[in-house]
Amino acid sequence: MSSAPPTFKPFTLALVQLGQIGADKAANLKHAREMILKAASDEGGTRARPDVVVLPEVFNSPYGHQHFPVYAEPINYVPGEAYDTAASPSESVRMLSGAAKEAGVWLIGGSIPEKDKDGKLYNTATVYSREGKLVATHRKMHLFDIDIPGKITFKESTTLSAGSSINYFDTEFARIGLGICYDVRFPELAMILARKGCHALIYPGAFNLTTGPLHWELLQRARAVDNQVFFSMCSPARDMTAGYHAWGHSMVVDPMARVLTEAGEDEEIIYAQIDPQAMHDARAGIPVTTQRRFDVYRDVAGDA
Ligand SMILES: NC(=O)CCC(=O)C(=O)O
Repeated sequence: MSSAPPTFKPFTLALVQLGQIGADKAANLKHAREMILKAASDEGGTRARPDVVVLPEVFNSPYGHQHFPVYAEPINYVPGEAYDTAASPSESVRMLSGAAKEAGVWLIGGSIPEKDKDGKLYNTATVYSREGKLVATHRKMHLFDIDIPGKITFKESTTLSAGSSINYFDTEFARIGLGICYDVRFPELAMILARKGCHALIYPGAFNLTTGPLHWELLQRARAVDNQVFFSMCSPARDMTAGYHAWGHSMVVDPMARVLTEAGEDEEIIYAQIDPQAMHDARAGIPVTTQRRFDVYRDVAGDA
């Protein structure tokens, strides 16, 4: 996409820190659907309906490389080509599309294990318009392969392949950039998205109990202040009976690196008002976006 971004207008963001993610995929989908509709309601007129609802990373399956081949679904989405969500081979896509339409919200449907036509597996986020149209996907670009002795060893690349495209989508109020969890550790991706005109970067995620306390907030605040954009990650709730213990603490950060809202560890829906003025003020006061020395260092935005 190379068009100009839409004018940045105020919007309300809801993060669903989903719990009850277990072995039963049908139950995971049912609960996720109920929580999307709950997040999108106005609670009897007590608050504004959100414009965007976000689910966490891998919401339809337990998180672990051994589970991905079992829970993977074909999506067969080709950007720019017509896609009939009602006829999607992915039951998760059919549910998410229907929920977005019923709720009348933009939906970043967390991520699911995806199986492509060649049998390769990806950790893939899907995005839906208020009409339930599939408008964007993002395949996790940096796989979560870490080994901290005595603490955590995780190797997504055992079963997953990495995506290779930069992805964002336009709404009537903002351009929103996509990443998934470990992608947050790579400032280049966030900078490219910001330089392509994204106003907010939203990454479904699932940090753990070793790196979560150290880096979850730090990295989001860093990406926000680096690029003077809103930055947000949505985690699953913590479940100490699961094979992977998610950190939780879904949050939204503003362009001055202020944490606007933060969840605890349990299932919870949190909301943030996104005010474009905060981005304009940050960029006017500290004009790093126009002070970069690309004459001295390589433009990381390149041609990506
Ligand atoms: N799901 C992930 O990519 C986890 C990333 C993570 O925990 C980290 O420390 O990075």
